[in-house]
Amino acid sequence: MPKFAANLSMMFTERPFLERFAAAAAAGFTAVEYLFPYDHPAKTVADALRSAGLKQALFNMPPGDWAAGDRGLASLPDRREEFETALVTAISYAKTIETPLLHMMAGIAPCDDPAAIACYRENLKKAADVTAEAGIGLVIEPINKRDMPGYFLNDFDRAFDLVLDLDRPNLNLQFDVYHRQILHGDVITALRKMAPRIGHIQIASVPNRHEPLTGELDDRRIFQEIDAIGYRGYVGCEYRPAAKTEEGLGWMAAI
Ligand SMILES: O=C(O)C(=O)[C@H](O)CO
Ligand SMILES: [Mg+2]
Repeated sequence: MPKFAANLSMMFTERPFLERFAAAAAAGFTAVEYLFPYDHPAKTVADALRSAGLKQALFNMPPGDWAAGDRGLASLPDRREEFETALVTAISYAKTIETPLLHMMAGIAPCDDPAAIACYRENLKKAADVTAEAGIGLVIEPINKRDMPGYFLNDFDRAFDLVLDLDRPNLNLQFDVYHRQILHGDVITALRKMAPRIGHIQIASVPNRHEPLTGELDDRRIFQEIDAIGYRGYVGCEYRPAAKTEEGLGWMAAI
C-alpha cells in the first residue's frame, strides 16, 4: 500500500493553514504537501511541521501573483528575473522546512510558442541544477486544461520526453492521476512507462476531485499498480473533501 501525504491546500481547510499540520497528524498522516508556504516565515512552517511530528513531501516554487492569475513563471520570457528570485526563495524555504522535493509550475503560455518553449527549457535546466546543488529534487506536472486553461505544460508525453532529454538525475515527473485521466486516460500504461522518472504522485477521484473510491477510476487497482511499479515515495492526497475532511477519510481503511 502506498504511503499517503495530506495536501494541506485542499484538505483540513476547515482550519487556518498552520493548524492543519496537527489536524493531519491527528488523522493519522505522517507527511504533508501543499501548494505554497510563502505567506508565513519558513521557520514558522517548519515548527508547525515538526511539532506535529510530520515529514514534508513537497511544495511548489512561488508561482508569481496567484490572485492575478499567474500559475508559475517558468515559461514566461519577460519574467525571467522574477523566476530567478522565486527560485532563490524556494530553495531557502526548502532548506528550512526540509522538503525533499519542489514542484516548478510552468505558467500560462501557449504550449506551441517557440519563445515560451525555449524559456521553459532554459529555466527548467537552471532550476534542476540549482536544486541539485541544494540536494533537493525537482518535479514538473502536466495539468489538465479544464482546471487550468492555458497552462503551458498540458501533455504527459511532452513532459516525460523533456525529463528524459534534459537528463538530470534530480529532475522527474509529478504524476497526478487526476490530471492524467482527464488529459489522456490510460493511467496504468502511463504509470508503467513513466515509472523510472516519476518523482511524485498525487491522487483524487475523477471527475469531481474528491476522495479516492468515489470516481470513475478503480483507485484500488491504481494503488496496487503504484506499488507494482516500485514507487516508494509519498502519494499526495490532492483532493477536495466532499464534506468535512475527517468525515471523508474512510477510503484509507477501505482500499
Ligand atoms: O493542481 C495541481 O494538481 C497541482 O499539483 C499543482 O501543484 C498546483 O496547481
Ligand atoms: Mg497535482
